[in-house]
Amino acid sequence: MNCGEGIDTRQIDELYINLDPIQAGGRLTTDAMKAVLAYGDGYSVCDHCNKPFRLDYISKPPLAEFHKDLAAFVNMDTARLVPGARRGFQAVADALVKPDDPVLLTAYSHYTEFISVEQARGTPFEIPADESHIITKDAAADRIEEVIRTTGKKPALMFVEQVDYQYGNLHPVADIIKVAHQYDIPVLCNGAYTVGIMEVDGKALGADFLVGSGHKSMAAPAPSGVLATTNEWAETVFRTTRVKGDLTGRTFGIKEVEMMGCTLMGVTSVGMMASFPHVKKRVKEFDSQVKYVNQIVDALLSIEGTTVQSEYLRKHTLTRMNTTESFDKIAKTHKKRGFFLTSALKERGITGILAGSTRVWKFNSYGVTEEQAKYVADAFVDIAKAEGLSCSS
Ligand SMILES: Cc1ncc(COP(=O)(O)O)c(C=O)c1O
Repeated sequence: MNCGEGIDTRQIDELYINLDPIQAGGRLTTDAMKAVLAYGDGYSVCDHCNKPFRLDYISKPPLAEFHKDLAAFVNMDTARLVPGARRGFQAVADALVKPDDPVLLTAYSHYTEFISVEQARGTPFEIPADESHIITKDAAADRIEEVIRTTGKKPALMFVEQVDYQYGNLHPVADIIKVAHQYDIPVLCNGAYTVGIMEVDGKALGADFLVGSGHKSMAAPAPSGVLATTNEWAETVFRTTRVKGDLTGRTFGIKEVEMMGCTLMGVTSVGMMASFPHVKKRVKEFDSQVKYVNQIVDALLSIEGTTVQSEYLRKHTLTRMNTTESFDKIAKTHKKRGFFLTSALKERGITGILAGSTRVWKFNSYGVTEEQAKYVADAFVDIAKAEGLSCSS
């Protein structure tokens, strides 16, 4: 079908280099855009549903195959599409957590992870980060011991973020999971910032559950995501219906309870599927992205007074800077006040950093080309020099 030909979202990105911290990995590919147009009708996918009646069995468009490919992509046994990473958290918490069960999260867990625990009526306990903003296996072990000692219960579940949203740091998830497994605690690895961005091997991490976000990191329309698990847990989290209607005696067979029967219909599933070949390719090129972000950070660090709050060298493109002692000093007397930096960036075709930020701010350079990385790095130094800040580069 020719729908969508000539529409290229890259054109938008060509006008501006977008450093938005949370959007970078979610921008649609041209193929996803075309799929969105072609499958815009709500039931465009469900129209092809034939026995057995469930989304992950549909063979045209090839959703059944896509589910298998997704599981293989993250090296897990089975996967389901979900409407956002949060719905993956919700499904797992609902399946595993009973009222008043302790659940471990981390100091950097996303609010939706907390909400999933609250919805299941569990009690959240956070694993603190160390002074480098890393969640360590020792901190996890200490917290497990403390929770067991104080509540008298073993945590029903642990959430851990592979890369967190505050610092973009890569946490030693495999080590943390090893510790949790010594206590027989299942672990959900939140790959919202990794699945679709870099290669993720769920089995190597030891994850019982691995969750990704389509609109955050898989070039897919919102709301979309993936929940993958092992054979050991599949029956628990993907249990099918059992209860019968008391008047009609109706049952709903293979519909999955935690998935509310079926999940991503139409645009979201085909959009995600259309981007998938690109996503599979781009995860292999993540090293270049890491090189580019380090170039940009190095340029920023060459500006006197600037520090990076994320781990350095960078291992991920989402990065938190502190320019309180550089750009913010300029902001104090500049006629545009705190807006001078984002305004100067915009004049140079760079957007996405929160308007008015001059103290602590985040950017994500994921998706830039080599030339763009150099351009962004030079732009920061250029702005600093123009405002009289001294730079070592
Ligand atoms: C670390 C992290 N996990 C999960 C989520 C939620 O993802 P979704 O919007 O796919 O539900 C976010 C969203 O910002 C996030 O930053």
